[in-house]
Amino acid sequence: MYVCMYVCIDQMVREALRDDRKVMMTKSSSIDLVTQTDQKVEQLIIKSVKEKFPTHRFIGEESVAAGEPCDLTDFPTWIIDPIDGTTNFVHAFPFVAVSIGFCVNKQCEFGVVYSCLQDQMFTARRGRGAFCNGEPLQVSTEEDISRSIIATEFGSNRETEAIDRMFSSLRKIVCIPVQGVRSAGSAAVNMCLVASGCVEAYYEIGIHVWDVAAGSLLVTEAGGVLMDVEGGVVDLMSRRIIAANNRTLAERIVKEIDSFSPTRDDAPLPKQ
Ligand SMILES: O=P([O-])([O-])O[C@@H]1[C@H](O)[C@H](O)[C@@H](O)[C@H](O)[C@H]1O
Ligand SMILES: [Mg+2]
Ligand SMILES: [Mg+2]
Repeated sequence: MYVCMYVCIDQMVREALRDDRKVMMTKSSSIDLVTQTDQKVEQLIIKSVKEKFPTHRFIGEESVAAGEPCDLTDFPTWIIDPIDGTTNFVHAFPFVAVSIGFCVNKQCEFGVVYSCLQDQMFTARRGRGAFCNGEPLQVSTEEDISRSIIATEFGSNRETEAIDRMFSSLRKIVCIPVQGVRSAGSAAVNMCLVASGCVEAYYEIGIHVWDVAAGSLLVTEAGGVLMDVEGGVVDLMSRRIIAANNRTLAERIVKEIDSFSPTRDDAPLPKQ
């Protein structure tokens, strides 16, 4: 099932990148884009998994956008971001990933991120390590933020207060100074970069559970840590995350972040 699904998705994304990168609609804001490929890839994944595991549940980005609930219960649940980096996809900017996390009892059991244009398959299983195309991954051993590269993103929220806070945090981090700041345009790819040891840490406020479910396990299985932006335990529904190579760096980033709390992914839908 997995090989067949991988071949179909790979072909679907590559063909669409060549022939059809049109924006079909927007979601939370005018720059929160959806294409037909986002929907087609998600449907393919859900259909393939359902055939094999009819009782399992799903949290899929595009299904939630269409009104499905975003509840993470103790039931086996597949958390799917069919295209992480849709804006990249639309512009053919070459970081486009498919992200699938699988949780039981609210704990991630395995995570897969496929970075389509790099043809890199990142996989992690709880307690069994993280890999890229079968090669083991290890986070960076750097303890000093001033010798680090930090990844972050502005996401698709353009409300003035949120932007002010994001700029303020970023300004403080840049001025530490860090050696560099990077944005891959895909939360999942940023987390794979942390797991691979290429960047020391990634933080973002505004991501969703489907952006980071698989990446979270990749980071921890590669030896890294997850932390909330205020320093507590990360909550995948809270839309805030720091994924770092170690606690020292994560705690250092916490000190510089002007935090805020977007509406949670599992917040009840507003009454019509
Ligand atoms: O919409 P999408 O392309 O699946 O996911 C987005 C990307 O991961 C982006 O890098 C991040 O900044 C946003 O917060 C995500 O929502
Ligand atoms: Mg995403
Ligand atoms: Mg997406």
